[in-house]
Amino acid sequence: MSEIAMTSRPGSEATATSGIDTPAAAGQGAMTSQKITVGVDSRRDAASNPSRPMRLGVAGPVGTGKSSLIGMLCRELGEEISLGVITNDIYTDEDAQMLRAAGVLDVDRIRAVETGACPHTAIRDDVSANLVAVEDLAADHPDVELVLVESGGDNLTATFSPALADAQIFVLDVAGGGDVVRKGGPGIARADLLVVNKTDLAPHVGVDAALMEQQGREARDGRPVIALSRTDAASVERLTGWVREVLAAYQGGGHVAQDPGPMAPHFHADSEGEHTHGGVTHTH
Ligand SMILES: Nc1nc2c(ncn2[C@@H]2O[C@H](COP(=O)(O)OP(=O)(O)OP(=O)(O)O)[C@@H](O)[C@H]2O)c(=O)[nH]1
Repeated sequence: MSEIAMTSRPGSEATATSGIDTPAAAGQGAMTSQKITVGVDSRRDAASNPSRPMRLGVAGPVGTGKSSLIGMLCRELGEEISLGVITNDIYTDEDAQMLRAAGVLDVDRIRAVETGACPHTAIRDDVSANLVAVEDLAADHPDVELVLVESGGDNLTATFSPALADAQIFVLDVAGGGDVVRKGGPGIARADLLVVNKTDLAPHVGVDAALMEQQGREARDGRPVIALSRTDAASVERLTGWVREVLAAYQGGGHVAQDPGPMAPHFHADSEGEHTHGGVTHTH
């Protein structure tokens, strides 16, 4: 159990919280949550609780550049926003080690969750390990405003539970093929932001990055899409601008976590440890 902390930000009311303050955690009874709120509009409090850091999820298939994007955000925003990072890997803390080695953030602000199962389990089905990791990080660094939570590389349909992520980015890359956006999925269609990454590689892999971006916009009903490359400063600026905006909305109580929807039912054959997502039994 963590200590009760009193916090008050400019423009927000005094709030005291203890334990994990999410509907999911309370529902699961994983930790006792006591909350004393003074003079807070209940709708606003339900929508977002700025007394804790915002949690921004970064998901997407293997190798699309999630760790690199998080490293980029740490480098670009680390001076102006107090950041933390949680990584999810199945059996290792490789992504956390990579970020620590890159020197983008104080190493103690980068924590790893070893999921022990398919990454989407820990970001979607049972988010308790991630919530505990975020809470520990925030207890050790009470000034943290934004925690970037990286999913392990997963399939096209993995999404964060809104009980874990206040907002989420879904990352694709051009090297995955020009038709990947059209294949769709909840993250592509409804994550808060879709990133089409590594646009510098597009000419080398025969992909039209602008077309991919356009198809993303068409698939997303007006939700934002950013075509990104670490070699394109303007695109990096668009990404950091979006992060600043969503954090400001969260801290102002104007951001409501959206659920992109559950991952599609899928099947993995030929290994042990069967379990189900979407009603279909599978193993990892
Ligand atoms: N050309 C190019 N390569 C990039 C860019 N961003 C990332 N990469 C490279 O893409 C590869 C994969 O990047 P990661 O950040 O490790 O990808 P990831 O999604 O975290 O990978 P997993 O955690 O294994 O799923 C690395 O070799 C990166 O250097 C980019 O903008 N352009």
